[in-house]
Amino acid sequence: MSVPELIRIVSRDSPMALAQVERVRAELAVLHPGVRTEVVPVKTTGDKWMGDLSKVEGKGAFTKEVDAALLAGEADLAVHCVKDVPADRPLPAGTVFAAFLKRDDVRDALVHPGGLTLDELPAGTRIGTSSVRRVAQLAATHPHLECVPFRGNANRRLEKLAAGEADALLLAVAGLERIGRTDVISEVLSTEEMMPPIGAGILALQCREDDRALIDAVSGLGDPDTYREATAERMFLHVLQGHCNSPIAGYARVDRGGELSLRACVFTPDGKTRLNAHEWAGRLDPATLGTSVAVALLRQGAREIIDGIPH
Ligand SMILES: NCc1[nH]cc(CCC(=O)O)c1CC(=O)O
Repeated sequence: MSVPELIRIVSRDSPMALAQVERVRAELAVLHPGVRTEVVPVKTTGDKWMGDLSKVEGKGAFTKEVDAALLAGEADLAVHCVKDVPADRPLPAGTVFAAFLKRDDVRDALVHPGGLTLDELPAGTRIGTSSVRRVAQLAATHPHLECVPFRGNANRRLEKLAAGEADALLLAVAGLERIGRTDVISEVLSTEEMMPPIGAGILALQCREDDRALIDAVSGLGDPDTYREATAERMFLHVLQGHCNSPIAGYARVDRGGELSLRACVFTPDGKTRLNAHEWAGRLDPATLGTSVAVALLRQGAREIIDGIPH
């Protein structure tokens, strides 16, 4: 196998994204000690626009410019949070996922400067989040709390919290680990309390599909269990055809015995209706499991809920 001499890695330029790139570089250095890497940072629409994401094509806002640089040959390898890669449509033509790195924590954390837990927060506490998934679940379990729109990369959100623009935040544990800020966590929420988004905690490596040498060189960074989980979760979302305002949550898990299961939910924005499904793959491949769970939710009325939400 001939490994390329230089691998140019493109990614968003947020501190979290650059930390992700450093993880990829470190893992590549172990696998291929001779290889040189270069970082090509780009700003995405999602980084520049601080308003409502549904106003700027919504999904793909964090990936479009990264994909463009890859396709234009300005870089060879893109690093994406799977969570930010649209699943309702195929990957941009001419690109493929070459590896899913070993999954990080899938859970969300509460960041409250006073160190309170979610259940201890007083009525009227302002939670900074623009995530329809988080808003719907909080409305169901903690209706006395108030969500206020909050955008920007995780470091920016922590700054805005410190400036008093909200009283507390919900952020992914994995993201806080990557930026080295787990010190701000006041409570890690269980997946029952706050079901994670599809693709949580997974980094994907994306290449041009004709770049065989590079695909071969980086595929060794892939984790087989994470591949199964990501495949089931993304097929679930593909069949469901949500939009960027759809409160959808779910995660697949390979248990110690190697069995894959997928649980998922669709909520109304007010959290009052929650559809649930949980299935084991058994002899089904991961993508078929994803389809089966999506069909189970569609039978319960997921289509009507999703289509009834303005977007
Ligand atoms: N939308 C931004 C984003 N994309 C991925 C993560 C977290 C890390 C991950 O799940 O890979 C975050 C931040 C957050 O939701 O707190």
